[in-house]
Amino acid sequence: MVSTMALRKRTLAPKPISEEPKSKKRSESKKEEDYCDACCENCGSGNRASELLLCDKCDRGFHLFCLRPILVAVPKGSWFCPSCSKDYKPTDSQKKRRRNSGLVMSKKSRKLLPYNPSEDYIRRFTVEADKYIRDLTIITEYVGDVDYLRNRENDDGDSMMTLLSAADPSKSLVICPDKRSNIARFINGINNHTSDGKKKQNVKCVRFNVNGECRVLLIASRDIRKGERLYYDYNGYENEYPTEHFV
Ligand SMILES: C[S@@+](CC[C@H](N)C(=O)[O-])C[C@H]1O[C@@H](n2cnc3c(N)ncnc32)[C@H](O)[C@@H]1O
Repeated sequence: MVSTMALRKRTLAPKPISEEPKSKKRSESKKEEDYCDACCENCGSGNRASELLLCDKCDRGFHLFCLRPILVAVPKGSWFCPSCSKDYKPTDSQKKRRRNSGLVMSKKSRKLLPYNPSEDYIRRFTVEADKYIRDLTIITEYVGDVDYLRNRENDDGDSMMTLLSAADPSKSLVICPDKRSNIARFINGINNHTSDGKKKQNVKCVRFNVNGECRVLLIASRDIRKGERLYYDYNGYENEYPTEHFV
C-alpha cells in the first residue's frame, strides 16, 4: 500500500534551500509532519493526494486542478505557489525547463457558451500552446471510456467524440471523456460555418489504426505559435455538430 505521504507531489527539481525563507526553516521531523497533513489551500481538502502539489518555497499544498490556470501534470522544474511566485525570479535554466514542460490550460471566459445559458454555471476551459508546435505534431490522443453510441444517446456529457461510425448504427462507438480523460477534452472547436472560424483551426482530428484498434489523435494541422489557442473541427463531417454559436 502506498503511504499518504508518498502521494503528495513534489516537483522533480531539487528543493532550492537558499530560497527558503528563514521563518520556514523547521526541523526535518516537523516538515514531514506538515507534509503528511498537506491540504489544498484553495479547496481546503486533502483528498486526491496524488494530485496535490507542494510549493517548493512555502510547502503549502495546491491541487493541480484547483490552480488557475490548471496544471495538467506535476512540473519538471521547481514550482512556486501563486503568492510565492509573485516575488520569485526564475534563473535561466529554470525558465528553459518551464518552457519545455508541455501544455497548460488557461481559464476560459464565461462567454464561451452564450447559446446555452442553462450551462452557464459550468466552468469552461480552453487550451493554448505553451511552446511552438510544428505542423503534423501529435498533440494528444482523445481518451475516455469507449461505449456504443446507442447507450449514450440520452447522455448529457457534452464532449463525446465519435470513434467509429459503423454502417449499422447500433455498432457505432463513441469516446466519453466525462469520467476519465486528458487535456484533449478541453480543446475547443471552431465555428465551421464561417470563414473566420475556419481560419482559426490549427488542429485536426485523425483516426488511426493502432494494432487493430481505432484511436483518435489530435494533430497540428499547421505550425502553431506559442500562446495560440488550439481549435479543431468538432466531428465536422460525422454528426454535423452545431458550431454556429461557437466563439
Ligand atoms: C470538448 S469540450 C471543449 C472544452 C470546453 N471549453 C470545456 O471546458 O468543457 C466541448 C464543449 O465545449 C463547447 N465548445 C467547444 N468549442 C467551443 C467554442 N469555440 N465556443 C463555444 N463553445 C465551444 C461545446 O459546445 C461543448 O459543450
